[in-house]
Amino acid sequence: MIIGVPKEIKNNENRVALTPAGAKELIKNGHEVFVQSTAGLGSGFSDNQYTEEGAQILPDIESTYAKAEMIIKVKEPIEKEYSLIKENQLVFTYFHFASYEPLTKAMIESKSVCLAYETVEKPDRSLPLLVPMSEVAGRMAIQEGAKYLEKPLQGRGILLGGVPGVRPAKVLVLGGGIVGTQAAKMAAGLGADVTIMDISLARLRYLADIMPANVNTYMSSEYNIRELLGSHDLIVGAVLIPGAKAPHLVTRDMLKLMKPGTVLVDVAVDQGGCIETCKPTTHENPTYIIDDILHYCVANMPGAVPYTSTLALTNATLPYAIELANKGWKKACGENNELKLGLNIINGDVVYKGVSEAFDLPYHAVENYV
Ligand SMILES: NC(=O)C1=CN([C@@H]2O[C@H](COP(=O)(O)OP(=O)(O)OC[C@H]3O[C@@H](n4cnc5c(N)ncnc54)[C@H](O)[C@@H]3O)[C@@H](O)[C@H]2O)C=CC1
Ligand SMILES: CC(=O)C(=O)O
Ligand SMILES: [Mg+2]
Repeated sequence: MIIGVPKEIKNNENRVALTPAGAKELIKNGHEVFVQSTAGLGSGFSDNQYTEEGAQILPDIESTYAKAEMIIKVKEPIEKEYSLIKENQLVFTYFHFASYEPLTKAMIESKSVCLAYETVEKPDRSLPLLVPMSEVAGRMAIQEGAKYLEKPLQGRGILLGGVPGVRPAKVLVLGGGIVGTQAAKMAAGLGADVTIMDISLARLRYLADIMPANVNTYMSSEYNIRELLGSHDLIVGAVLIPGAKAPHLVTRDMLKLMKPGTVLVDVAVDQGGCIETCKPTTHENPTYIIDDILHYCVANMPGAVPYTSTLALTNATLPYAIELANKGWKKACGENNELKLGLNIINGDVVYKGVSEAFDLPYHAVENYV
């Protein structure tokens, strides 16, 4: 198969979907790999490192899309890329369709095959291609939150861990999955007073067992969230309904319950956000203020730490990419249910329920295609 690796063009997106080591593995399996010039640079990989492993370099994004049967990338295609995607081309990347209708419509029109990293799912319901980036984003949420709590950056001016004789800051984490767990662990490590909420009692039991003493668990409900908002300094949004739009757990009217300078980090922004006043921001311009509450809603947080994120992501994606290249998407998805669940749009038909429901589009059972 001919595989294309474009350079990411989202704001400050420095990850790349394939490392030179990954290119080597695909080529060993008999495939041709074409990498757009400088695609790896932001993650520390030169064009030469790819060509030494047998990959070929293409000069621009147009030729990379034009050449490839399978595109492997990181972020959802952005507007400039829509017209480059061709009928029957397999696109393997994050899409987060349910949060953005124009992308969904454009990919339907392209008649390509869209296999979304974020909905590839294992039998235990874990999301193997989302987990590594959720680990990064969960950890980063606290780093960023701590920074924006500083007064010159318009936060409350409170140190997460406090100091002897002064109480630590309070951190509230909404959602106790991968992002939430990593965020809670980091905040606890810095000495904050942490509460983590989830709707799954089983998950809260697990977290109560493994978390340090400065992390408390609390059942997620509107009543309980309202109760805590006024006493917390940093609030991290970390809920997910796989493939669907995130529910708004913090609504606009709740902002007035919070102290001025409270920082909201809505990691779930890529699925629409679990804080109603959240709208996607970029690393260049990551925050805005509404009613004295600072919002941080960067939709590609891991893009800022590409030396960690590219390796973490490609460790997880490469085995699936090899399977897709070796068998073609139809056979690979027919034989591997994890990959089948990643299919969101096939030749113009929406085959993922959460996406069809988000925009009231006709739903087609994926079984009809593989
Ligand atoms: N902004 C960024 O750069 C990044 C964003 N993400 C996003 O972060 C979000 C979370 O991802 P993961 O932690 O991997 O998901 P996950 O599936 O591991 O965890 C989600 C948790 O939310 C809980 N939940 C669902 N409804 C809830 C409710 N009403 N109240 C409280 N908890 C609720 C679930 O029970 C689950 O434990 C996703 O939208 C993901 O795409 C992930 C990586 C990077
Ligand atoms: C998961 C995701 O949206 C990201 O890593 O950017
Ligand atoms: Mg994202």
